[in-house]
Amino acid sequence: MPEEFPPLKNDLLLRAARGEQTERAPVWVMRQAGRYLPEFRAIRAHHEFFEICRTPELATEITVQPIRRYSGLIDAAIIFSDILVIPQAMGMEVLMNPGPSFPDPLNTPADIAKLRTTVDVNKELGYVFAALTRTRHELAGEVPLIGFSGAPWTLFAYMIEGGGSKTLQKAKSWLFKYPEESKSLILRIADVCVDYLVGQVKAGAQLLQVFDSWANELSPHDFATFSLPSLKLIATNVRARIAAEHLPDVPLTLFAKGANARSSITAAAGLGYNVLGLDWCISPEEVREVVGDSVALQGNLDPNVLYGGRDAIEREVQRMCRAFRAQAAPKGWIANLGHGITPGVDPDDLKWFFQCVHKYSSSTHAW
Ligand SMILES: Cc1c2[nH]c(c1CCC(=O)O)Cc1[nH]c(c(CCC(=O)O)c1C)Cc1[nH]c(c(CCC(=O)O)c1C)Cc1[nH]c(c(C)c1CCC(=O)O)C2
Repeated sequence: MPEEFPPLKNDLLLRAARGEQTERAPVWVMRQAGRYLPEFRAIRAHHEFFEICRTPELATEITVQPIRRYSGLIDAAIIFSDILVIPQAMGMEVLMNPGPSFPDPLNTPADIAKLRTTVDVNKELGYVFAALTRTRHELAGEVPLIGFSGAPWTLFAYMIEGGGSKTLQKAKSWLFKYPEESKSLILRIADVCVDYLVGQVKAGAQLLQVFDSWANELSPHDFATFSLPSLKLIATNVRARIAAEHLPDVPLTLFAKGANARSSITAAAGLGYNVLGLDWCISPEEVREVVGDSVALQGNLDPNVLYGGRDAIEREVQRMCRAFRAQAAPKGWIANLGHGITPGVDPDDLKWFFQCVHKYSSSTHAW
């Protein structure tokens, strides 16, 4: 029997994700549960990062912190976790000190043998499912809950680099030296992502976002060769499994950061995702020209605008609303930053960002 959850009181996000017109744009921000919040830092001071991810009570508490603080202004919660729980589930050790680090990364294709041959997501990632279910109850229907996964290319790159990297030299060496092994490992990661995302829907996620944070590092040709097939496999198989298992038909968002070539956007819009997330390096008008109304869009304020003070935030939100054609009739647009909020932002400046989005994306605002 699927869990019963409290009825949803605010479905702006889900309606916009399906391309519908809304009375104002729904808004949330990537990394909204994080270090810019003193209430997050207070918990983090006493707990390791992955300990929080693995403890549903703590993950739920942190997920709802921004919902509590910005109640009435914020339109979605995103489950507190990390994209790197998938490499962990596949058998790799990942530490967070302070950025991610893998003590034993994949150096050559021979190291693939170190990964688990099959991954039981219920066993390895059941703690994320428990956190989602708990959070759905805790939210009491105030806003929808987003589940997420890393994209296979981005996860592959972390598993080979062993952490952050400026050049992705090691991961790219694999692509060019071992293209077939790379493609097959990327698809193997995609299969785990599918099980993981379906499990999240079962546990209560109401929208799923796939983060391809390192898509910007690939040429349009390599994005098409190495990343797109796995992104398509995820959308196709998640939808098929959701239908077969009679689960809710949740919207899917793809955030392929910096995959801004015309050919990449055209291809991304045809993969089966409902929403494309945009970073700030492309103009929304240009993307609309390419994709028409075939997908909803999410984004795309430069996160550093939040350091510009209130006038700048207001001015740039106005510009963003115009660019997404959100004056008078926002349609198929979810307001967000173009990447995660950074630790130095003043939480009151984020509040002002939310207020400006409410004002300038409202169908009743006179321009
Ligand atoms: C690439 C990536 C990672 N993790 C994630 C991505 C994709 C999004 C993106 O591109 O930013 C996704 C992620 N990570 C986290 C969330 C939680 C939900 C949210 O509020 O958005 C989400 C959705 C928590 C986190 N993940 C991390 C933190 C900070 C760690 C801490 O508390 O010490 C949080 C709140 C750590 C993390 N995790 C990762 C990095 C590179 C780092 C270190 C850099 C940084 O600190 O921003 C990997």
